[in-house]
Amino acid sequence: MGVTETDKSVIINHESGSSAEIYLYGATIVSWKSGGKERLFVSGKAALDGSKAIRGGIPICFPIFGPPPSSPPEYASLAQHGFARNQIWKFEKTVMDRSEGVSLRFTAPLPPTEFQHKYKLAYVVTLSEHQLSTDLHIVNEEESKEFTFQALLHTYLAIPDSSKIKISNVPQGTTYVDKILGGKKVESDGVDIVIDKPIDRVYHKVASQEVHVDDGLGGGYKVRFRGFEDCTIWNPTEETGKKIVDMEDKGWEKYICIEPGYAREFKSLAPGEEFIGQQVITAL
Ligand SMILES: O=P(O)(O)OC[C@H]1O[C@@H](O)[C@H](O)[C@@H](O)[C@@H]1O
Repeated sequence: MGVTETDKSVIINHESGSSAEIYLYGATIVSWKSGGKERLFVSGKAALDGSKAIRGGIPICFPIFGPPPSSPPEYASLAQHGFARNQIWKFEKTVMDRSEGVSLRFTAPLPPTEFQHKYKLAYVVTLSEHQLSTDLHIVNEEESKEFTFQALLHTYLAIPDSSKIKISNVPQGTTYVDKILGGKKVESDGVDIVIDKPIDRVYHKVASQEVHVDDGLGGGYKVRFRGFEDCTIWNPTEETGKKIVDMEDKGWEKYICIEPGYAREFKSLAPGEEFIGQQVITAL
């Protein structure tokens, strides 16, 4: 059991044999091992030197998700998914180190100068035998102004073969924006989702607050979320995956992105108010 710091990451080893590695760059979790298996996909072509967001693991999207909105200007000029995944975070402390779980807290640095908003962004990562919990804490530190943001955990779950998986527990009637269909709004039919063509959907207010992935080979994941209301499901398949420069060959066969977040609308916090978005992934 223990917590080890290197110059670029913090590694957690839990007494059960599970482990996790969190890069300070983007506070991106690049590895989570449980039951002797790697549970997160990281592309073999991912840049791990801080030159660009890491293609895999769990990057953090903040203060926007997806392409920037057209206004206000300081949001309109942001890069896709915002800047938190490109910042160098600080490992603040070990919150807990017990057999029930090992929990670490990270804090983000100040925003880029063009983004003049006062907020505090922290991330608590907790590892136990079969679970990884990731909590994003956002506090509006403005004295009299509201702070609005989107936030999302861009989780690349490792799976043996994306063509064999089934994604379930998204209730029938949940609406989603289908980015493959140019942003068309669609209602979920509640039927299990399979990956036989590119999928890029932002589900809005998922009432079950839990999405299940059956890997078709006896394993899978439960992804539970609280605070976060939305969930993106993304896999480019070969059709668009081939065009992603830092995607390894056939990488799209080895992961499914299940991404809990506040991603359809902007969340607004009053001065002093805090938002907590939580993801709990159970490896089955
Ligand atoms: O290449 P990026 O910026 O990491 O984004 C990857 C994907 O992230 C997903 O969350 C989006 O829904 C996709 O549209 C996007 O292509």
